[in-house]
Amino acid sequence: MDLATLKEACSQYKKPTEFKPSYGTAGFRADASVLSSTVFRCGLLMAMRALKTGSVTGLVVTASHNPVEDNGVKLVEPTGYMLDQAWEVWANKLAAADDADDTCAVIQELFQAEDIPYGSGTVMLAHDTRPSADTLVKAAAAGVAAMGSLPIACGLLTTPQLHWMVRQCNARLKHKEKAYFEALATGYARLVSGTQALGEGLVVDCANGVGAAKLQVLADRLAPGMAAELRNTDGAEGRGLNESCGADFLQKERRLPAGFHDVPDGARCASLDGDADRLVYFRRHGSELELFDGDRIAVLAALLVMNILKMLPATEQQAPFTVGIVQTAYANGASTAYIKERLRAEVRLTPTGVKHLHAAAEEFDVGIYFEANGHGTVLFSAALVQRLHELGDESAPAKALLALVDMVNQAVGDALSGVLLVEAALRRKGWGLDQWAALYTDLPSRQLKVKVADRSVVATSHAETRVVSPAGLQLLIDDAVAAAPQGRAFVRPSGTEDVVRVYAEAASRAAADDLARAVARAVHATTAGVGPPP
Ligand SMILES: CC(=O)N[C@H]1[C@@H](OP(=O)(O)O)O[C@H](CO)[C@@H](O)[C@@H]1O
Ligand SMILES: [Mg+2]
Repeated sequence: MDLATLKEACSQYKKPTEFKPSYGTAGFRADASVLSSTVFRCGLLMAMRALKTGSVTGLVVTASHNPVEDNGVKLVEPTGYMLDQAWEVWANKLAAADDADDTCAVIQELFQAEDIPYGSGTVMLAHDTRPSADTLVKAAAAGVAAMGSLPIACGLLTTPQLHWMVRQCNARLKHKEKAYFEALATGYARLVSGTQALGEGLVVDCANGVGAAKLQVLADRLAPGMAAELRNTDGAEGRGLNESCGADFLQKERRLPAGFHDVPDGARCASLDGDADRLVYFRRHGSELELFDGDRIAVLAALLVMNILKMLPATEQQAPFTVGIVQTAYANGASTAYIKERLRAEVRLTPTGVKHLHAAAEEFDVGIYFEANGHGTVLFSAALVQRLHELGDESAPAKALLALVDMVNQAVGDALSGVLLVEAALRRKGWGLDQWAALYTDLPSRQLKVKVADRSVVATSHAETRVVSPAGLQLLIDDAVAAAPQGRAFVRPSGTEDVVRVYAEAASRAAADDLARAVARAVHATTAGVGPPP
């Protein structure tokens, strides 16, 4: 690392004076026009993370489900997971530095504090379909290069693809995009071999994002075994990205996506988000949407895995393998009750954000984590995988579970591998959507957003289920909840949008809507709401 070169590069990426970047639920996000300095500095950071760990790291330029004008960065650990939470402090410090001198001072502080060896690391870079990608990927590459490290531009990829590639690369395994499709497709083929194809094809809303092109490759590989018709696949120049479509739109608005009002009633449909790390299923009843959200996908995955695990030969020396399902407070209460009472599996609750769910899921031999919005995956412990290899080809259940390990992205939630997971689970059970829907009935729920002067004044505890500040807000929420049959509600500041989020559920649709509105009004009144009260 040459200090003069570094300083010169830093001086090219000045932070706009008014811009106060903050590492949120999944990295930095903002209007693309202010982000160059942040992304450049994330390039610096991930080069240092590569040096610290002696491994390859990654960076994806994406703002996921946000509107097309936004952009952002997701930062990838050598394991393929999200950036180590202890380093988020450094990400914030670097992003906040005013000028080149400040930036270099933070870099030197980080080198000392973390005892980072000097040298040259490697950072893999990817981006989604946003028109601002070019400029921002260049900024990221400039950051990596300014540290004397090597940026590898991997081009247009889904977020989970890059996570997977980084993980495989560090494990010295095949890690090109081709290998990704190979792993998913062959895993799926092994898992469904001997089962009947599902009656009708799947129709997928691709949110006009990067998932469209990538899922097409996968579907072509699997044809005719898996028939999929892709819609909302435009995406050129970011056209239509997440606009009235995509997993986030469906889950938050509870409406059919654009371009789906003519699919046959009841047809099996799925929806990805803009960077294809979220997945929900749905079907149309007239103009109404029936949603199969992340909670329901988690339940289906648990049923699949638990069924196969039960068939493994028992060993005297070994305790049974543990299965845990990790949710957030956004999980529908009916799904949690089903998992506890019917599946008799352990449920863990964590704050919002995959980084929290992922860490909790790692504590089980099979850790199934899904956010209600469809972001999640299934993790398998090294001990379980080793046992499966020992059992080898002789054991059909071991073979099936090993196929799952290959097919289900072990780095991060992945809508493409998620589609295969759901399709395989339904096929192995011989189920259609009716049987899946009949497992339990969702409690009616409603989510609202409240714009406030400063969302950071809202602080929470108990996995975001209680408000600590502003004073008095929790009491108002408690009163509103007490008045609603089977009511439950909570609020938290979003980490990806400039809003406070409200969640409410209750015994009836009207009661859930009323509760959400009452809580939104309480937020608006106690937190300097912007505009008229909700
Ligand atoms: C209620 C909700 O869906 N929140 C989402 C959203 O975070 P917020 O901090 O709520 O804006 O985006 C995150 C990143 O995709 C995702 O992990 C999270 O679940
Ligand atoms: Mg996403």
